[in-house]
Amino acid sequence: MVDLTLWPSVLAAFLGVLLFFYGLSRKNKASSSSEEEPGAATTTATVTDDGDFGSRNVRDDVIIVGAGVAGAALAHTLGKEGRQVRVIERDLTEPDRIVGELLQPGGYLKLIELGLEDCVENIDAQRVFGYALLKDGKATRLSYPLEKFHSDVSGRSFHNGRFIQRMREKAASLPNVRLEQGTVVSLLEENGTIKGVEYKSKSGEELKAYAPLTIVCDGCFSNLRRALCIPKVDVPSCFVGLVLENCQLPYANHGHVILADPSPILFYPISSTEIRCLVDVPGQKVPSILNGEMAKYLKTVVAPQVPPELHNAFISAIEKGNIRTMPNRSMPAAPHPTPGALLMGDAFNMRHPLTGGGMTVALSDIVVLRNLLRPLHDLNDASALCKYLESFYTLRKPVASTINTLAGALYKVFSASPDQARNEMRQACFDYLSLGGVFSDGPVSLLSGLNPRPLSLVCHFFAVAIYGVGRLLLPFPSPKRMWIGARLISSASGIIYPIIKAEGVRQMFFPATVPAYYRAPRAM
Ligand SMILES: Cc1cc2nc3c(=O)[nH]c(=O)nc-3n(C[C@H](O)[C@H](O)[C@H](O)COP(=O)(O)OP(=O)(O)OC[C@H]3O[C@@H](n4cnc5c(N)ncnc54)[C@H](O)[C@@H]3O)c2cc1C
Repeated sequence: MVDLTLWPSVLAAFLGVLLFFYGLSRKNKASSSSEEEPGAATTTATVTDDGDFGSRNVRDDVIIVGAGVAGAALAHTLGKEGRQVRVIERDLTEPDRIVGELLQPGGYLKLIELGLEDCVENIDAQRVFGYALLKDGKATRLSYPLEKFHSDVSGRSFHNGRFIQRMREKAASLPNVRLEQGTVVSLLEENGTIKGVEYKSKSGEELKAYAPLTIVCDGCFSNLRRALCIPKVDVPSCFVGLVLENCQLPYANHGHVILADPSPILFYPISSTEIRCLVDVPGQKVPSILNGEMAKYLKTVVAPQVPPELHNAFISAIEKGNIRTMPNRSMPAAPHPTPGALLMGDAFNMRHPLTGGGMTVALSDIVVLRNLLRPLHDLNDASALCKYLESFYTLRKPVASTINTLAGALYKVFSASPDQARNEMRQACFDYLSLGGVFSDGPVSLLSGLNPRPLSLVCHFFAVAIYGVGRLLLPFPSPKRMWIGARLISSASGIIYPIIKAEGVRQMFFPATVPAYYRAPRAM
């Protein structure tokens, strides 16, 4: 007869052996990923076509496509939450781009929430305390209202590639996050559910990877978003980028916006010795760099509008020849909720980069998603997960829609126009912000992501229009000035209404009336 009292001890011994081997395998895995060079591709066991996970025997919870700002931050965030994360990034070397160089203080607060604030350390990032607005030789300083925050909180500006590389390293340091170099060519779909991705490895091998959730973060040129949203991309202008050296900004540690003709010019520090200049060129085509038209345009049209302190450095930068361009895209979030997949970052939603809001929106979205996924232990029921995550699209709205709307509206208001009413609006905006106090703190806290409230945005926008009309009518209204005033109000509505419509009036102003809102855990 078997002694039944021995069973618990036998079971405990068996479990002990299992735990020992499990611990050993995790330890090996952890040490192998920390031995790799930061940011380098990890070698993984081949994933076979039928979704077998090969000899590695680790099942990924999430595949992330792209390790830019959104993908790298998301990988670290989900990894820290205990998910098994696999990141497939086209190029793991340090990016060298003219995008994502100024992180608003609201974005810095999100970095803190995600535990990523050290990623702006040791990269010669500069602190940014607000903006200087310049028009017709006049300047006004608009400080971020940071009094209520810890002294460390401010904007940060840096080389985009250095920031991304720090986040990639931090994500890859987690034992359950694997970063590998590869180009995703398509999403694997089965009966309407995304099961994973097909990608080309660094060595050119065609592979497939499977996970219950695929998050596509392949940036503004995304070629994967088409299946997951209705991409209505607008390109109102392009930015021409230069780096200025050996000069000082008129207002140290501030972003500078010149209300130039035909459209704004930006300056902000990206290291202790370099200043980024972004010249907006309306339309989708820029003068040719190759045949010298661009240099001529910059010297003859733009240089005379550059502050005198920066003029020589601006000319030197043109002559040095390192001129880069990027289309400025905007695209409202119009997801096509699909089981097994989600879009994030610029692949999902874009706005004009004038206000430097893209990274703040991406990081804020990651916080919302993390909180939503936190109570879920199992991501395998793709349909249920998809339905549950519909609340994400509403919960992200206060931050995203405020930043998106402001970016689109300010770009239009800050650009010169042959229409007198539009120019009155532009001047009114400059003068309104110059009033200081609540008139500058309100809009600046919206722009910086410190207080993202759609209703406050609309109030300030129409307050600027009313201020502009008031100035036209006082002290004595003339029929012509009354007519311009009426057109100013109509032009203000014409600017803001289409943007709000694209954002979704209901989600933006009445989120509680959207049924999906209630699918989020109560604590949110
Ligand atoms: C000119 C300009 C200036 C800007 N300035 C600012 C600013 O100052 N502040 C700010 O907050 N925002 C700014 N933005 C917006 C900001 O850059 C974006 O919002 C942000 O970079 C979005 O991050 P992302 O991860 O979605 O995209 P990205 O950072 O572009 O990352 C996408 C990643 O996906 C990878 N990838 C692409 N395709 C594939 C594929 N098929 N397979 C695998 N990997 C792939 C890419 O290599 C890349 O690493 C600016 C935008 C522009 C155009």
